[in-house]
Amino acid sequence: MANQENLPLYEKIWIKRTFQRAIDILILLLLFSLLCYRINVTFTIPWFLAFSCESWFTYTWIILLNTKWSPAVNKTYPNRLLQRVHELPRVDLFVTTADPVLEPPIITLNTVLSLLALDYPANKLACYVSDDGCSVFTFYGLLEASKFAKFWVPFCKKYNVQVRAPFRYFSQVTNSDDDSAEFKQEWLKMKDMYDNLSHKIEDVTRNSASFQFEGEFAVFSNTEKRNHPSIIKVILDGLSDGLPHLIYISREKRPKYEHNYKAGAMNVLTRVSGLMTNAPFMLNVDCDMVVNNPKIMQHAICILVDSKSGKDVAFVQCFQKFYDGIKDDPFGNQWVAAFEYMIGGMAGLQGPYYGGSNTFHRRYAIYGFYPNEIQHGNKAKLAENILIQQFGSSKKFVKSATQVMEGNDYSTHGNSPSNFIEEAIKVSDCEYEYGTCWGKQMGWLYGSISEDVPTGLNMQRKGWRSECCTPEPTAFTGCAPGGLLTTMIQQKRWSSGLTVVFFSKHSPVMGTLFGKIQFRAGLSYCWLTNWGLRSVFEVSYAALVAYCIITNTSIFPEGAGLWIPLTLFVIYTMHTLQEYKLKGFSLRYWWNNQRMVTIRSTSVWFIGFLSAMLKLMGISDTIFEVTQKESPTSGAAEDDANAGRFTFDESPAFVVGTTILLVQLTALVIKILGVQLEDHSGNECGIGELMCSVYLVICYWPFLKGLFARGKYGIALSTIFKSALFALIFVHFCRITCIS
Ligand SMILES: O=c1ccn([C@@H]2O[C@H](COP(=O)(O)OP(=O)(O)O[C@H]3O[C@H](CO)[C@@H](O)[C@H](O)[C@H]3O)[C@@H](O)[C@H]2O)c(=O)[nH]1
Ligand SMILES: [Mn+2]
Repeated sequence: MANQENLPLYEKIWIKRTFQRAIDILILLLLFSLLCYRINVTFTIPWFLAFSCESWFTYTWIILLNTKWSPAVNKTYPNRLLQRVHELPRVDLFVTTADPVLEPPIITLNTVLSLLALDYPANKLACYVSDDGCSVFTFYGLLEASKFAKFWVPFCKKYNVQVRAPFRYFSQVTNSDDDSAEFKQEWLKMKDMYDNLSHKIEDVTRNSASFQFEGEFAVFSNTEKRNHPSIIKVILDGLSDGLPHLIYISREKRPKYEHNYKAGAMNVLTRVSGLMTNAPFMLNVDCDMVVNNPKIMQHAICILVDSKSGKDVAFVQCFQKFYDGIKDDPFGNQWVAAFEYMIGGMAGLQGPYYGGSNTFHRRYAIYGFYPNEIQHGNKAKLAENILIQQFGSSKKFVKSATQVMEGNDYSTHGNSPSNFIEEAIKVSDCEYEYGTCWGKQMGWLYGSISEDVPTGLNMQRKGWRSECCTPEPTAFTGCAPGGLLTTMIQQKRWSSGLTVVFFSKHSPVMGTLFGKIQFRAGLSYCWLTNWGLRSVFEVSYAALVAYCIITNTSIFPEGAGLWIPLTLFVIYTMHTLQEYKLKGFSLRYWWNNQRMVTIRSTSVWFIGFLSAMLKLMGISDTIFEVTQKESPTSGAAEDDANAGRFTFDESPAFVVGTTILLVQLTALVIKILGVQLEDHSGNECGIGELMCSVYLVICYWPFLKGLFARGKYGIALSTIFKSALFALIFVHFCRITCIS
């Protein structure tokens, strides 16, 4: 038995990738030789620009290689946990939703149902739903779902169901002849009840005009999305039905107060749950991320409570995987390779970044403390007036926070969450955070629309580590953005938010220089936060290539020297292909992802970068555009043949991409017609520039088709006009610089 006690609850297993490392180094050497070659050549502006871009690409390669270099995965031992720990710790579950149209309530309900049915003692769980949409339908849906949960949760536990989100379950599992009669009967009953539930919700949303704002719903009658008081409702109070608590929260919003999007919502959830249940750990999921592995809680807890390595783990991150992804990932938004190689790589350093969803947080770390403060018992911190300054004026909340600091278990002693409603309303009001540390030094940080990354960085800066948790089956699955536009908007948001982080005081550079972020971990965060900046160099390079063709100059070495960039291109391509093949993906899958890397890094990332610059200069603010989630009942998903086709609309997100395409096409046409301008420097445009240009056109092929298609598959005329105008200005610019 004593022996048992010494066994760790989780272990880190290092992955060896010797062959890939060799290729990584080879690519690096080639990049260096290209740079050396440039240094030895006479100075011209295009050469200098090429040199700058290639230096940046080399830097990107170094930080990428650094990130991938020592990958690790964690193996967790839930059985040991159950033997060791007499009582499992409590966990508060947070779900955020913001818009009943973009995020249909039925999706949120399924996520909530899957959380309520977790394989974990129900009295240890409390589920909090934050509704930034202040939608009566979301609330109505949750009420109905809580009634259904009384049957659904026992059913899942009795038959050990794996997928506990009903819409996923009923689309995957049918009852077969092998099943017992009892199961079949119950299955049918459940399906019937679920169908009923989803019809009810569909009906109310469809007939929204005739909704009766009575009784429970009366508080919603005069609310506007951005102007309403706090509404907090205890839907299940966890004392009787053997189900976790379920609490609905719509924080106060007023037009003249910033609400800070998701970060603001998360901070309210943290405070309200602090009052009501104050669990030492909290799980946060987006409204579409349903539990796919009901035992996930045990796995994550193994890491967080491990007596040796777990103590300084601030958060445990599970990958964001997606259900019903379109075949071969046409929009490159399933992120499989990124998770495997980049996040897996970070897991071998100070830990993965916080990805916003599917994350288990240590409340203590979210409150802004350092990992060792708990042992040193930093008593100075306990003075009430200081705490009120940091945490805000609710004495009850400050008391709960003190308990977190002292590491005491805060037991609500069978107190129903309903007893705390008044205080909970107070801590979710707009004014509550005024003058406190919320969003600045602690909690979810404000200022970037990728709030997750700085929030994670803020903890790692204090010396916390993080860990990945990747049990089989996958912990959570969500709804991948359905089409090109949704993907582009999401990518733009990330690029913009990450750029703001890079230039803010929460930047990984600052964290490494002045905080406790380890050097290599800091570099890996640079890879992440440089997406926006990287696009500047990629767009410049694309422009440079076209410039060379149009003006008949060259940036690539001639003769034997041409082999350097050529070899680089071929080896790099083979290398990425091999990475995908290793994970069992098809050629098509690889190419789709490759193409999307080029498309997004030369278009929306660039727009995101520009909007970040405007924000940093104080000219305009960035807004969080919520990603649209497909409703499972809408049947809107396209038939298979068209699911992967690129669709466009008038969104400015497409202007940069279309411009790049038009510029490359113009350059190639000029070359083919032989009407290039004459440059007298004597080095003529060669095969290198042409290949780059053709490669770009191939990547942008779906856009090229879009130029000639109509309807939603065609690029809007207004986009084409704007892009053509930009392309003309560019060609004109080439002419004047060439002649002068
Ligand atoms: O004002 C807001 C805006 C958003 N959300 C919620 O935030 C979550 C994430 O929004 P979503 O549009 O689904 O973003 P994704 O594109 O999926 O977001 C990824 O990137 C975001 C940062 O850019 C993170 O916040 C997310 O957790 C992460 O999944 C959703 O549950 C929303 O309901 C709010 O609660 N309030
Ligand atoms: Mn999401």
